[in-house]
Amino acid sequence: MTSPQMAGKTVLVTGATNGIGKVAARVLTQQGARVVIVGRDPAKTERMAAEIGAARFVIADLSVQAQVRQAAKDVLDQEAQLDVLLNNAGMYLNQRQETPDGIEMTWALNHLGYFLLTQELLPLIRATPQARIVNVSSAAHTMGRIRWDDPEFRLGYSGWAAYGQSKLANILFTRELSRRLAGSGITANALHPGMVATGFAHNNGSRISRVFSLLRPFAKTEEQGAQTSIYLSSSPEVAGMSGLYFSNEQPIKPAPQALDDAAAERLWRLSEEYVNR
Ligand SMILES: NC(=O)c1ccc[n+]([C@@H]2O[C@H](COP(=O)([O-])OP(=O)(O)OC[C@H]3O[C@@H](n4cnc5c(N)ncnc54)[C@H](O)[C@@H]3O)[C@@H](O)[C@H]2O)c1
Repeated sequence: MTSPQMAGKTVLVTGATNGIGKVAARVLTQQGARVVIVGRDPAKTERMAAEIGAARFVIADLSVQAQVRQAAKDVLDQEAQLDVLLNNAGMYLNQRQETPDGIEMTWALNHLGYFLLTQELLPLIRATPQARIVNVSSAAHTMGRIRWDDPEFRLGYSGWAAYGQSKLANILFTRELSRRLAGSGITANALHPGMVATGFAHNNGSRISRVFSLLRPFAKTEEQGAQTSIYLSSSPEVAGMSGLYFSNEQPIKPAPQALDDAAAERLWRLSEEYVNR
């Protein structure tokens, strides 16, 4: 009998209590990985960890920097290796909100959450041969641009623009991370899961929510939507591939603004300022 594909590997999945992250965590567990999930709500996360068969769970609101650091510390203290970090937790917000750190929520969770968790876990990731970092972005990045002078939309908020910016940031972050990790054996890739019938932006009264409801019959199921995340986390086909953007298990070209290396470097420095305040 051959051993399961991910036997002996440790995987951390964020946003694993719902949607794409939940399916990815479940399938990677079935593939033999030791899966640790991160969730916000203690009772729900405990229940989902049991349902998924996860090895362990960590509680954190990933929009709050102290909680990201605490979650990473928990993983560094408890885990001997980290083969895959799947940054997946994200949301769309109709109205502008700020985190307890005083940072606009979409920027704080969708971008800085990925950035800071990855930074904090890098010592363990670096100690794990051939580790992979997988960042869930979106085709919504094509409509995004980085507001260098106002990334938190203090001058006027649009949920769609904030979401597009954050998903563009996911790809730029992945590019710069990949460049910085060159030669280490660690890979970093981003992906679009497709339009997926999850709880994402569901029934929140926004225009996007209404569009999502209309398109729901044409959307991917959660199982289909998790495929590219699972593929990048576990397939031998992508070993050594890095700095790329995938959709439907294929590398594809993102929008031109996501291929701007100067912007990727600038975003890195801006993000460092945010997490080192
Ligand atoms: N559903 C789609 O059509 C679609 C399309 C493109 C990209 N995406 C991306 O896929 C990813 C997963 O989305 P989904 O569709 O599964 O959505 P979902 O709403 O079903 O799941 C999102 C997960 O993130 C978690 N989360 C939200 N805020 C959090 C916080 N502050 N701290 C910790 N966890 C938090 C939620 O608890 C949930 O588990 C997101 O990054 C999203 O941007 C989704």
